[in-house]
Amino acid sequence: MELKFTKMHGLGNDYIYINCFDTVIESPETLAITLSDRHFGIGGDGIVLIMPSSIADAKMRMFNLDGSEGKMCGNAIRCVAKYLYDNTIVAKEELTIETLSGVKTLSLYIENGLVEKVKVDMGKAELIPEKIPVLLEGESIIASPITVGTENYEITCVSMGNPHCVVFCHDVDNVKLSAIGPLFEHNALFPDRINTEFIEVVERNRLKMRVWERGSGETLACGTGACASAVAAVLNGHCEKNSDIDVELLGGVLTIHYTDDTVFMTGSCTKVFEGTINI
Ligand SMILES: N[C@@H](CCC[C@H](N)C(=O)O)C(=O)O
Repeated sequence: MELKFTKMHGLGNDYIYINCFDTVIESPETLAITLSDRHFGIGGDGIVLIMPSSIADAKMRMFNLDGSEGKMCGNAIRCVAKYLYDNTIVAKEELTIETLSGVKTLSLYIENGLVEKVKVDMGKAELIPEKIPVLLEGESIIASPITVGTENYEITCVSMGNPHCVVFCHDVDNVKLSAIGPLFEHNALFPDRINTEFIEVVERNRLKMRVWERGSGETLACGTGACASAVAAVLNGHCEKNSDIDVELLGGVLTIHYTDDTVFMTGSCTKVFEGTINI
């Protein structure tokens, strides 16, 4: 079967997008593994299916490099909005997309008729206290101590629809992510596995982040991870609520705005190429 695809990325977090308005993908888990391979496939951090929805303008499903399904993907949802608008499937500058973690509302920034940037209402952040005993002191959360491998870390766990473990550190460039990331991902504390963000506070309201994603390994950016990190930074007293927080990722900068009601994420979305592959 010939399959059409579009390769897109949000700050280098790259996925293979498949229009499923009139195509049915029988086994997206297997397809994600095959197509994402950077040597024997198209290459990407996973695949994203763009489909019809009965409750929103469209629906997305995303699958990591290892075939596991993510409930939400901040970088992919901006690219899905771009795909829908640029291909005149949804001709609206404010649109809704159904995900496994609910319906999200997105506002598009358009230049020369194409979407360049998107602001997403990511919904309310949830803390994950049932997994880790979290101590409260005023409005801040004192990060919880855990031992991973042979090292001790302080973590703050936040759900943005998918689970994140945020670790503050002093020199993020020198974190040995390929060694430490898998130890967090497969730690017994997280039976569903976890996305782990290592965060250096650059200055008030500016963070530097590297991420080890559940199911994909180190990626150049993670939208839900940037939101979770900004929330954790506010709760730990490093950043302020109700103001823009810039998160520097390997692939660029995301701007996060955390309020009592929701978390907003603003960032770019880019089409790289489209093609056809025999599967
Ligand atoms: N890259 C993403 C998150 C993708 C899903 C994640 N790996 C999971 O399994 O929860 C983002 O931009 O948010």
